[in-house]
Amino acid sequence: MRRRRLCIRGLCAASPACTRIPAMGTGYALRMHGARRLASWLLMLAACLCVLPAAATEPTLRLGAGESSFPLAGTVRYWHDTSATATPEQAFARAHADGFAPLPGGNPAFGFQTGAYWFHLPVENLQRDEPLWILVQEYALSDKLDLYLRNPDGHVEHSAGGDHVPFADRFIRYRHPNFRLDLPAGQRMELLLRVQSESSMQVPLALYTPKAFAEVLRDAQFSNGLYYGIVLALLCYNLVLWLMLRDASYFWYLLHTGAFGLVLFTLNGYGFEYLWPTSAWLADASIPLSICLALIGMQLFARSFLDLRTRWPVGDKVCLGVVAFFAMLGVAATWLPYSIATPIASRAVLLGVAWIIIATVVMLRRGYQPARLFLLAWSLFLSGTAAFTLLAFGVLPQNFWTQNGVQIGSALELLLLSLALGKRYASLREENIRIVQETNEKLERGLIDRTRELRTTMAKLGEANVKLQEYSRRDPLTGTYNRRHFREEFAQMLESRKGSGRQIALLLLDLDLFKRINDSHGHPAGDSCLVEAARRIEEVAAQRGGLVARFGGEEFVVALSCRDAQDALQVAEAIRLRIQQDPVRHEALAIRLSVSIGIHTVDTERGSSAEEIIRIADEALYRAKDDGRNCVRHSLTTA
Ligand SMILES: Nc1nc2c(ncn2[C@@H]2O[C@H](COP(=O)(O)OP(=O)(O)OP(=O)(O)O)[C@@H](O)[C@H]2O)c(=O)[nH]1
Repeated sequence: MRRRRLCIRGLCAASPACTRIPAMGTGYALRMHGARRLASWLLMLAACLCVLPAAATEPTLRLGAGESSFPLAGTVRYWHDTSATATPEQAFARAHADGFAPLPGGNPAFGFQTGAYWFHLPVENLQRDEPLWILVQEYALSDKLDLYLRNPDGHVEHSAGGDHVPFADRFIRYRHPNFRLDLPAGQRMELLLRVQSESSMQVPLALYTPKAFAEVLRDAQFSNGLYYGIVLALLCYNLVLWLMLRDASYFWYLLHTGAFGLVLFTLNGYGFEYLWPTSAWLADASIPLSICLALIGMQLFARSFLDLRTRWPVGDKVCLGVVAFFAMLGVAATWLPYSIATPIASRAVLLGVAWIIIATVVMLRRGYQPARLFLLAWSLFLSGTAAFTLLAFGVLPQNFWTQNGVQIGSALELLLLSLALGKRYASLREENIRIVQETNEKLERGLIDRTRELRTTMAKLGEANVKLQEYSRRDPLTGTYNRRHFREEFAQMLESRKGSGRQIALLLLDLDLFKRINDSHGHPAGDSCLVEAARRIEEVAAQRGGLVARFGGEEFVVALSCRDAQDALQVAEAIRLRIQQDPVRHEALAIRLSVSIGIHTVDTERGSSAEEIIRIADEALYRAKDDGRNCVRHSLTTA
């Protein structure tokens, strides 16, 4: 710690050295002008003349027996030197002239301010066995602190502190600036502290005996260790979860938690103590930088957790806009003065969290259940941070809750967020299981439907196939079997009737002079005659179980089982009579038909081939034609 001994006898209570005032004033006179210089001189003169009465009006803090710690907010007086040009001599003089005021409402937080603040306190140690005391400024971020300790003999000792002085220079290597005070028992000493800082002007001062301070250290280390232990445990736990699950939400949670831990590490003075003990630049820039990083992590975490990209695209865009803003502010914080960057970042914390709460409420209203715990977590964080921020701006008083608002709020928030992540994972897993089940059921239902459809299709296909087969066996005009099918069936008939003791008769029928019908009445009339002839042939043949087919053109064939040739002749004759019986009606026409029939009957045991039988029947048909048509001839009679 820098400790310098000044001899400012001109201001001492025992005034013999008052003569030195003009000599000292020469230097100051160069910096003072007109009325201000005059006022200053008058103040100093008044201090010299009236120092004892003036000092007597200012309450002296007496460090009584048995007391080991004294918060100074109630007793210390301050003066805001807006131009930051006053010297310690002028400040002492002003204090002695009652120019210092008590802290407003006993609150040592003034918010972001320019200029310098002076604090003055006469103190008298009444404890003989405690000559050594420690003055602690329980706020880590002040830039420059200058302590002037004036002995009754007028000697002034100077010590410097704050984060613009290397950390190693501190009396005790502790995160809060602290000063050694040698307070001989029974002597009235004067403390004069000058604070100048771009950070929030917070000067919570306290006096401790070394023993009491050791206890404060122990308690602070415990509570801070507990807090950072929670943060570290959450970091490790969620890091493992992220490595295992590869869920982006865990990654952004890690970034947010890590960066936020860094914010508090810095705010509490540990950054200066452990990470950049000699860098005044980092001591200033680290706060807005880490705040921006934490806010970026916070927004990206909320975006991923709430699944804004798919569930609320407008909110997603706002989120990305907020991220872009903090990225730019982070870059700007590397060259913007601390006094500009930090208030913007501090205010933006509230805005950033407020936005997350809005997004969470929107998602909650849309029925997204994991948003519930998320909302609670951020509300706690917002309350803690709001308390701390309002303290920084001098709106709220300094107490345990406002001073540790961020730690308390954020510890609860980090714990709840971790819990919310777990719950979200569980609810996503449930949702996945439900989706898989629904998909399976849908698939099963679909499979059953498809199978049913397939069966129906197969049945229809079968039917179509049967129909197709039937069509392929039928003559398209008359509907009787065609020649190809007849050959197959006839061969089968010959085979199956073997040993039955009956004969097979084959009747070949040819409509007489059909060309003339076509020529006289037209082809459609000829078709009608073919259809009607086929119907009449089938009508008669069906009574005997005969197989009828169109053999080609105006030719038909009938195969049937019969007792003998006579039996076959009777069937043929019946057909012939049926053909000529009534004229065929076609439109207004009545067309008379006649048919010539050739018959061949075979004994199934003889094993005649179908071709042979057809050929012989055909010969009989020729005979019928030759015999004048419209008659029946049997192969036996033609042989
Ligand atoms: N309308 C129609 N006529 C057919 C069809 N198939 C064959 N014909 C006709 O049947 C006639 C057969 O004539 P021909 O072989 O000379 O015998 P025909 O006139 O019946 O004389 P004969 O057999 O000697 O009594 C031809 O004019 C063919 O065009 C058909 O599907 N529809």
